[in-house]
Amino acid sequence: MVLTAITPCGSSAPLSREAFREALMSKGQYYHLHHPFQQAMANGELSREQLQGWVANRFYYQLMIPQKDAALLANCPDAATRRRWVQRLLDHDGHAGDEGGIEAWLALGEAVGLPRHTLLSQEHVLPGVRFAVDAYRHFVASAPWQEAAISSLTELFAPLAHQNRLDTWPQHYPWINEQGYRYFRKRLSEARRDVEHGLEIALNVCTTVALQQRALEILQFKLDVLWSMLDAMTMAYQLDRPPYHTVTQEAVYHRGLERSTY
Ligand SMILES: O=C(O)c1cc(C(=O)O)c2c(n1)C(=O)C(=O)c1cc(C(=O)O)[nH]c1-2
Repeated sequence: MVLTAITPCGSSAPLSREAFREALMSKGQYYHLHHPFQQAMANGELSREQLQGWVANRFYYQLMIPQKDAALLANCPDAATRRRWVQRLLDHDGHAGDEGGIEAWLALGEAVGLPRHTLLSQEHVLPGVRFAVDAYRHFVASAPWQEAAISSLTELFAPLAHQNRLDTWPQHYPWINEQGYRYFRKRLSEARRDVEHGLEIALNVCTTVALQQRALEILQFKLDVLWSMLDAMTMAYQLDRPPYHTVTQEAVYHRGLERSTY
């Protein structure tokens, strides 16, 4: 991929806004939509247990999204940005007239046969998934808010994934209750609005070659988070090699040390 524009005198210059936007978009080729687990999902090749495993593990991502957005808000001194970004918390946590994404994901859990308490207990969250999601949350909490915003830009490609599930699941998995599709429908419009804001920040702040390269590296980090989550699920649910499988069939792995016990 060409990262810099070569000026007539031969020195490298930052990409134009449009070329930088295209460089960000070209990262879509590494999106988790292309992971074999997600491809099997779209082809109707997952068993009920494998699909349940995905829903239960992805719930951890859903839980952490508002916490990482709250961390970004805490690090952002610009009220105008905070006023727009805070909508993301409301989208997931809900507010009057909107149940919120976490509640919609719990409905998805019930639609695939997982009771609320099973998702909330986090008992199915694999260590690899937990570590990947935590890496994202910790990055957002420790990075400058502009970089944290850039790390959300995988959402550029998320509507494709949501639409793909709406298009393929009803035919392949007719046993899923219709209530389960609320989350994906809701995110179609929310994600488009989010990326407009995220992109605006990236294009405004990444005005040097170094900053543009850094942004592309941050986006790759986030793609790695999403891909690694599915790698962990592949091991556990497709290859039948969950953690400690050589020792025990029991899910002995920890349930998250960061949860309050109070
Ligand atoms: O189902 C998906 O494929 C998918 C992917 C992503 C993503 O690309 O990070 C998000 C979501 N869904 C999603 O629903 C969501 O709310 C969301 C927020 C964010 C973020 O990084 O702030 N990513 C995503």
